[in-house]
Amino acid sequence: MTQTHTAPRPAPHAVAAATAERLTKSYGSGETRVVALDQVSVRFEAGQFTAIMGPSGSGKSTLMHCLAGLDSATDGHAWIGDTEITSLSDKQLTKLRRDRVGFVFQAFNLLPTLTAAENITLPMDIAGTKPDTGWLNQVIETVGLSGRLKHRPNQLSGGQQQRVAVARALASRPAIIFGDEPTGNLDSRAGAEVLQFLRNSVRELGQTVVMVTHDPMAAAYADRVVFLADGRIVDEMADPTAERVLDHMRRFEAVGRTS
Ligand SMILES: Nc1ncnc2c1ncn2[C@@H]1O[C@H](COP(=O)(O)OP(=O)(O)OP(=O)(O)O)[C@@H](O)[C@H]1O
Repeated sequence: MTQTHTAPRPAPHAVAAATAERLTKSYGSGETRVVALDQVSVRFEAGQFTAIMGPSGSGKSTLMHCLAGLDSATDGHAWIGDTEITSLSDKQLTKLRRDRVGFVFQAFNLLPTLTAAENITLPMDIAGTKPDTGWLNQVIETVGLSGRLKHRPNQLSGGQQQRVAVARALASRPAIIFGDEPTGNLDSRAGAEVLQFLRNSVRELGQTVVMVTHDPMAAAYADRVVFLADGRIVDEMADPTAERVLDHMRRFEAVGRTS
């Protein structure tokens, strides 16, 4: 989006689904202090699929956790939509996570005694909110689970279980879904299924997804890749392909070795 210098600039958090502004997170103190996030400023636009990549220990999970209200930042600000989450109490954060954020983790975290359908609506049942039936049907259709709704998790493949987890994250129509290595436990075919579904949820349902991944093939499903190193955003790429992401990572590692 281009802007003239005379146009009033919207507040940086006004339109983005999630925003970080000089977000800093450090662990420990003195000689053992680790700066996991070093003044990170980044926006995740609504209706986009973004992948966060970077070497192990670069701060990917920390950034996701601080943006999603799962962990508190040491300094700086984070917003979900126009809500500044860095100033919320624990109780307010719990409500915000419940009402406005969806999560998909590497472990599927399904309840074994519940059917797929019951797992999908569980967060809303706990919150005492009624699912929008039209939306729910659309989600279930997009995930391709219509014939599996009465199955329990142990009657489903890993890929199907993760698709149930993605449907669960989508069911309440959250403002944003955060995924932490959502395909980390899946073989490449099942991983591709889940990624295609996340892709469809952005394209067809207008969802916003931010996903941490190590895998260039997974990142290629995103609209944009943000690269982290040593707790800082060092680069980003629009419309990634696996080859370009891999090439970028190789070049980056080569620079890291010679600097
Ligand atoms: N609870 C903690 N206590 C101390 N240091 C931590 C803690 N959590 C993370 N760190 C440190 O913060 C830095 C960033 O960790 P983070 O888990 O965000 O990286 P990552 O890029 O997600 O790594 P990976 O790809 O290996 O999961 C690392 O140096 C890590 O050791």
